[in-house]
Amino acid sequence: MHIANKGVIVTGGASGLGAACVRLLTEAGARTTIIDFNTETGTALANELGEACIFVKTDVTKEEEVQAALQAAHAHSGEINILINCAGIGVAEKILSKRGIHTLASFSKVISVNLIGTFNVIRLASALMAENQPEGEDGERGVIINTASVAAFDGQIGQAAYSASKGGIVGMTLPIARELASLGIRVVTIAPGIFDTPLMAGLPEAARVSLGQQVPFPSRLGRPDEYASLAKHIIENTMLNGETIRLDGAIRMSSH
Ligand SMILES: CCCCCCCCCCCCCC(=O)CC(=O)SCCNC(=O)CCNC(=O)[C@H](O)C(C)(C)COP(=O)(O)OP(=O)(O)OC[C@H]1O[C@@H](n2cnc3c(N)ncnc32)[C@H](O)[C@@H]1OP(=O)(O)O
Ligand SMILES: NC(=O)C1=CN([C@@H]2O[C@H](COP(=O)(O)OP(=O)(O)OC[C@H]3O[C@@H](n4cnc5c(N)ncnc54)[C@H](O)[C@@H]3O)[C@@H](O)[C@H]2O)C=CC1
Repeated sequence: MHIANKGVIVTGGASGLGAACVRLLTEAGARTTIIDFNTETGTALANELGEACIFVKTDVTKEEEVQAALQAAHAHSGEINILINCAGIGVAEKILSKRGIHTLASFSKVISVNLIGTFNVIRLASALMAENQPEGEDGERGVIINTASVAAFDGQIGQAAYSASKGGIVGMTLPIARELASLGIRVVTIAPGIFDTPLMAGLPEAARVSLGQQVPFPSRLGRPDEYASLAKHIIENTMLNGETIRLDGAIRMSSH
């Protein structure tokens, strides 16, 4: 799919990987909508990028808020052609530790935002994509990109909730791609490794340094623009569909 003049929604687009996608795709001529619940950072980025980019304060777990945000995005760009799901949170909690037993609340919260939130936006955005005119020889109507994590495959100690949420995103990628294929809507998931974003800042510095050193090559944290670059390629390469792509410098995380 060509990007210029397309309607792009990025959840979690106010920070980190999502913000890099908003920047890159706006610069490529798309009309972008940032869906995020951080008003300060979302508004600042939309103002920086100008008229082609708007911010809508939204919690992806809330059906009505997502519906309202999609309507605003549709009004802003005329169509919804591309969705990038980046909204997500992390948690570090062991099942059993000196701190006690892993709470159900924290597990449920991570699943709610990362997995259910992603699904909530997919189901509502794909309904709008289905209304698009098919484009080009393939008759494409839309592209959905989700964000899992290497933790879906090599989760560390303390990542039961987070890995489960990301494993769920990996697991639903193919069935959703199969369902939406007849509409010409592609579904691809990126599983990033260790990227230098505010989310990772939640880990102790020693853990971040250790993780960066575990990356075989390049032995460093990834840059958000490198994630955005893959997302842009997925949008432009129609043969990519139904797959989860690791973007991780060949890291296979240690147990902790
Ligand atoms: C709402 C608050 C949020 C807090 C910040 C959350 C930030 C989360 C960021 C997530 C970013 C995700 C980015 C991404 O998608 C890519 C990644 O996943 S990067 C990997 C991120 N890694 C983690 O998130 C790890 C989370 N876990 C922890 O931080 C700690 O394990 C935890 C704080 C939960 C517990 O720490 P602590 O109680 O201090 O235990 P230890 O860490 O010291 O030890 C754990 C356990 O391991 C045993 N152990 C020691 N050495 C080894 C060894 N060589 N092999 C195996 N096991 C070892 C050690 O004995 C401990 O076992 P016990 O049973 O406790 O004795
Ligand atoms: N940074 C990394 O190393 C990796 C990150 N990821 C995933 O990439 C995605 C983006 O992460 P980062 O850019 O690193 O984090 P970030 O913390 O910089 O950005 C996440 C954004 O999501 C927003 N958000 C959180 N919950 C929300 C909700 N309920 N509704 C709407 N917006 C919400 C936050 O306000 C924030 O702006 C997340 O899903 C994360 O799990 C995956 C692998 C590695």
